[in-house]
Amino acid sequence: MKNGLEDIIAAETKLSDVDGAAGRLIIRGVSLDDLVATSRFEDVAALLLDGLFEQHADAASIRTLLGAARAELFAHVKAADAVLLALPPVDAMRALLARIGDGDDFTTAIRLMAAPAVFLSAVLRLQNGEKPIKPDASLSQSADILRMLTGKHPTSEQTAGLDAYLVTISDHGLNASTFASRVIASTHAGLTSSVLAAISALKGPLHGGAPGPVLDMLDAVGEPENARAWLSQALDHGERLMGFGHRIYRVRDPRADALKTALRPIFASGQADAGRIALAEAIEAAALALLKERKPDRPLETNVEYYTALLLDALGFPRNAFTGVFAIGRTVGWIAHAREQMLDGRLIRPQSRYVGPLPKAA
Ligand SMILES: CC(=O)SCCNC(=O)CCNC(=O)[C@H](O)C(C)(C)COP(=O)(O)OP(=O)(O)OC[C@H]1O[C@@H](n2cnc3c(N)ncnc32)[C@H](O)[C@@H]1OP(=O)(O)O
Ligand SMILES: O=C([O-])CC(=O)C(=O)O
Repeated sequence: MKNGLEDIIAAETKLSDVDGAAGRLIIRGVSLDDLVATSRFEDVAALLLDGLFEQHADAASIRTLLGAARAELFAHVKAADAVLLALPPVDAMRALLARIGDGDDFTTAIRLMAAPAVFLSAVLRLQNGEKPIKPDASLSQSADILRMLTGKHPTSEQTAGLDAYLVTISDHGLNASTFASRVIASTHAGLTSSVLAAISALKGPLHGGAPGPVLDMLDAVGEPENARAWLSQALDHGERLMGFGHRIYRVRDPRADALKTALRPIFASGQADAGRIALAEAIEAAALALLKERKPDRPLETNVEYYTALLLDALGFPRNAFTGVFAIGRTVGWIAHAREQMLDGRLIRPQSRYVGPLPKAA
């Protein structure tokens, strides 16, 4: 038995379907491509949370509620002391989030969705020696995140780029962090505990911690013509190429293409260095060719984290913040799964098979 629970169906969900063979992602009956083309973060939040709380909230009310929650939560930034600020941004953000009281209600859900946006932006500025910027409750979540990060009003291309990212990564079946969220929810510990557990699972380099290292790889390769030699050496040293491979997808991760499309307007309008796309494409082609040669029996394709790195970098996020930005988008998915587990499920408690020594016979 492998200890990765592959092929085990551990939940029934109406939230999202990851079809690994077809390379297709459906979120609440809508294909990812349609969702990215038509939705902003608040739309996908309304879609995912629909029917899971007593209150019904459409995208417009979620936008208003998130704005008010961001403004209210800014007071917690004061708790960011030197010890907390010495932590990596995702850990500092998680520590601030732990100050939000537990609860299973819609108000807690809204606060949990607003909190990573406020805390991550504030932590990044404080770590950079800058004053945190107060939220603007009138803005959309994406526009306000970019404004709180840079101090400038984002362009429409930048806001659309961040919305596309947050929508793309909002939910993804029973991935490791979502499973963690459901396990905690099944004990009725509360939504804050679920989200904290999920962030803790997300930050690992095999899950949501990959895009920072993707950018390190791009920088280390430097020029397209170095790609094959650099990647070969990394594989010779037994390293995994970040941004490639997936537990479920056996073909290309559809989110990689969605993000590649989303980043084009930012680069095309001169708001980021277009040479980066050419370099990323050259490295991607070399990586896919090498992985095919070295693992001919295991399809290893580009995953969501590869173009995430390029997009978030172009939007001005430092690479040590990428996992935190992932958490901003995925929190709504974690909350939806936690609520679904609470409403339809029971305590999660699988079995283990004991393979250790037996007590000595008396
Ligand atoms: C949002 C997300 O979580 S997306 C994933 C982000 N993570 C990454 O990009 C990190 C790089 N990728 C990986 O480590 C893996 O592909 C994972 C963790 C995503 C999926 O792993 P699994 O489905 O468990 O694949 P598994 O670990 O069984 O690997 C199968 C084989 O392919 C190899 N392999 C898998 N991915 C890679 C990779 N990116 N680079 C090189 N080799 C790889 C493994 O070393 C293994 O080889 P072996 O059988 O000789 O030991
Ligand atoms: O589904 C997974 O295993 C990992 C992933 O891509 C995600 O959580 O977005």
